[in-house]
Amino acid sequence: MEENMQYDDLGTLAQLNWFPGHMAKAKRIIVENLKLVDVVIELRDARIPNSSANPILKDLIGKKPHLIALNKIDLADNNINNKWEEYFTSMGKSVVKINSLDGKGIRQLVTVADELAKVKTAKFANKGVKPRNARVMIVGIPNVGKSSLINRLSGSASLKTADKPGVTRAKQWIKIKNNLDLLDTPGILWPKFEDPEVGLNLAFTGAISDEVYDIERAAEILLWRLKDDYAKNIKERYKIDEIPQTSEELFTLVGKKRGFLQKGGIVDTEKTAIAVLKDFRAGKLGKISLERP
Ligand SMILES: Nc1nc2c(ncn2[C@@H]2O[C@H](COP(=O)(O)OP(=O)(O)OP(=O)(O)O)[C@@H](O)[C@H]2O)c(=O)[nH]1
Repeated sequence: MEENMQYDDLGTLAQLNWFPGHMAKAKRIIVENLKLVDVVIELRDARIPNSSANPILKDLIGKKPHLIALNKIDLADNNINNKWEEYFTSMGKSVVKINSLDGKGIRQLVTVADELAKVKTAKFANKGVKPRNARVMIVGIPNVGKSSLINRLSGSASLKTADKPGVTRAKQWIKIKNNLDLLDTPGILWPKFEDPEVGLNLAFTGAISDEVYDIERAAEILLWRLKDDYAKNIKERYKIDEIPQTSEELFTLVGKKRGFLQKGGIVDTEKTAIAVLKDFRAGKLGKISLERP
């Protein structure tokens, strides 16, 4: 495949997952829940902080305090995680790097959320009314780690129900600090899909279902892309001495090295693709960042 290879449908296919009906419903739910909270925690995938953003979240949130949590830092390049942190900070945004599985950064996340919530709690205090706890919600695109983070935060916390007038279902709030309650259901947002490059990043990281795009092509493109900055990782993982000249040769070689051969010695491209995507997503290819600020 050439440098400007055909990306065509991968981006479009991502859109299939989120036809307008789904998007309208997701938006409605988020808008409803946003009314109940004081602070929004937006989860992004540290490997793709740009591609894992939602295009209209900024408009939905308005002036509400908002913080970006770069999740899955364990799978991304440490140096680049730091660069993203500097970048967002330089843009005047609150940002925290976290790992929702082992809990790294979670304490800081709560501290920052608490700080941001003070704007609201201070208002109660100024009015002389008994302050209610500040309320927080988590939003993010599919598979970014929303449930994992909620589970982590609710680990030892207590669930409590708050009846809010005008809301059909009673909302469940998880007490994460004395003065901070977390909405137990996250807001699921659709990703950006106009840009084919974004579609690919979402496919690589598993944000869109493997059913809706060509996994063989995606895996081939992924390997070809990684060979620029992460050739060493590919060579080590698949015991390859030299990166071949074309993406197709590289993909086939990986299949061969993994022993995915059909009768007649032909490489099983489906098995190869599944293995490559799995390796990447599980961190078996090392800590990899697909986007830089
Ligand atoms: N390595 C790593 N994996 C993570 C982390 N956070 C979540 N995951 C994994 O990412 C996958 C998706 O996590 P979920 O918590 O289900 O993500 P979600 O955003 O709730 O997903 P949807 O329900 O599809 O919207 C799971 O396999 C998690 O184990 C993290 O910080 N590091």
